[in-house]
Amino acid sequence: MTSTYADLWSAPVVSAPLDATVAVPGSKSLSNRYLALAALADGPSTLRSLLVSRDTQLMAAALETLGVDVDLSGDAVRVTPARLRGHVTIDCGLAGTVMRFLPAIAALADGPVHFKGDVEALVRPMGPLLRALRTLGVRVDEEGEPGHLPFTVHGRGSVGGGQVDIDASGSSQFVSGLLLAGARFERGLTVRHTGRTLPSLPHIEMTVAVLRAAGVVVDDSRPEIWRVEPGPVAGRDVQVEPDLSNAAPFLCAAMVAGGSVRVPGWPSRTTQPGGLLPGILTRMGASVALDGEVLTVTGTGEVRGVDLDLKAAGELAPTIAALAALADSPTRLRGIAHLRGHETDRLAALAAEITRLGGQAEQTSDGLVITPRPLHGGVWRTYADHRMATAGALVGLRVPGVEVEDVATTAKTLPGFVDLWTGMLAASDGHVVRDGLTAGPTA
Ligand SMILES: O=C(O)C1=C[C@@H](OP(=O)(O)O)[C@@H](O)[C@H](O)C1
Ligand SMILES: C=C(OP(=O)(O)O)C(=O)O
Repeated sequence: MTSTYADLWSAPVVSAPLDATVAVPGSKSLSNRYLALAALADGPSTLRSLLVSRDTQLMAAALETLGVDVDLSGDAVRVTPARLRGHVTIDCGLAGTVMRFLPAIAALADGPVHFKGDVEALVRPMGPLLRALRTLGVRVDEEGEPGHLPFTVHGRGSVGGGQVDIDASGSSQFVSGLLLAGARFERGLTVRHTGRTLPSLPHIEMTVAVLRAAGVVVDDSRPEIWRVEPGPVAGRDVQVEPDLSNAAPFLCAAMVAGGSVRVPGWPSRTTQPGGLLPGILTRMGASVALDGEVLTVTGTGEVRGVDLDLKAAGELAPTIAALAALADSPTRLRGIAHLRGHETDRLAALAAEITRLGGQAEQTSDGLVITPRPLHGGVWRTYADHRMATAGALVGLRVPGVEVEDVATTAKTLPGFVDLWTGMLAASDGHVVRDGLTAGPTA
């Protein structure tokens, strides 16, 4: 990828309390579910406010490669399904949603589908999903380290389906990826989780909700067992919620700088794990108010440490860890051992970068203990991880001289990050900051 910024980005330091409204683009997780499911539907779909970022562009490109028409030219994205073709290669980049959601769909194609990805993607766990597909009678050839990209799924036009056990303790996306395709299997699909822990349950609930909204019958009444009945998937016209996890660094900025940050379009009910943010940030010292669809976080500059199980919302961990490094008491984050298989080993990365700036952060078996210390400037490495970059920006708000490496990696889910961030700092008069443009007073 080309970078629009120098390899080191000087994170701006905040000089006054914030007063900004930041409109964040659509949810990555919802966008890539809607895209994948639209490809399996019995008619066209219209997807409004779909996120346009590297992860969604990879998903759209992969579906087009499989023969689906994805028209990104209008205000809304139009997806027209087609018979899925094989003898193609899918580039997963570093997108978990592409590498985990598309193999079961590729099994419905009429020929082999080769999956490849970024060098960082080659260590992300895939084994349980590939084994589950084999249990369902799908041939999968592994071409690299067993249980990892690259591999080839040999589509045969149909999958019998039935029942499969899977250990999803490494990623909830294994379950989601099977369920998304399940209605198109001849006998549907029952998935049973067999591992000791199950991360990111809200993301599985999101999959179930998206399937049901498309007319698919799903039974999730038994813990850690999901049954998808065979049947048609309806083409739909949907509005994508804003990405609440991408809202997190902006909301946390109000806690670090003092003042208020508002995010419009906040849903009153959501399956996004970012829906847990109001509770988490309140515990860490923020005042949080939801007024209509505008979430406002107000801070004083003082942040409280917490003891927090983030199993349900692991993708919030880098942001919360950065906030914790600026707190006035220690923080313990638990339940996130699976973050070792994210874009990078996030537990190691966070511990290394906080320590590099003079902080104290230790890895535990399933998380981090962060003890606030006075921090100094320096390079904040990002390891191709968009959330490491936004975490570095948050630390840099308070600590002069933080240089975030490869901030362009934020393009994975939020290409406009730098403009939104600097816009938030500039817009202390209550203007909306959208994709870097100050769009006028909101009141
Ligand atoms: O299904 C999804 O859209 C996601 C599920 C989660 O994955 P894990 O369960 O692997 O953490 C989350 O961290 C990721 O950002 C998105
Ligand atoms: C873990 C994440 O991404 P992915 O969808 O690639 O797993 C994330 O966005 O924090």
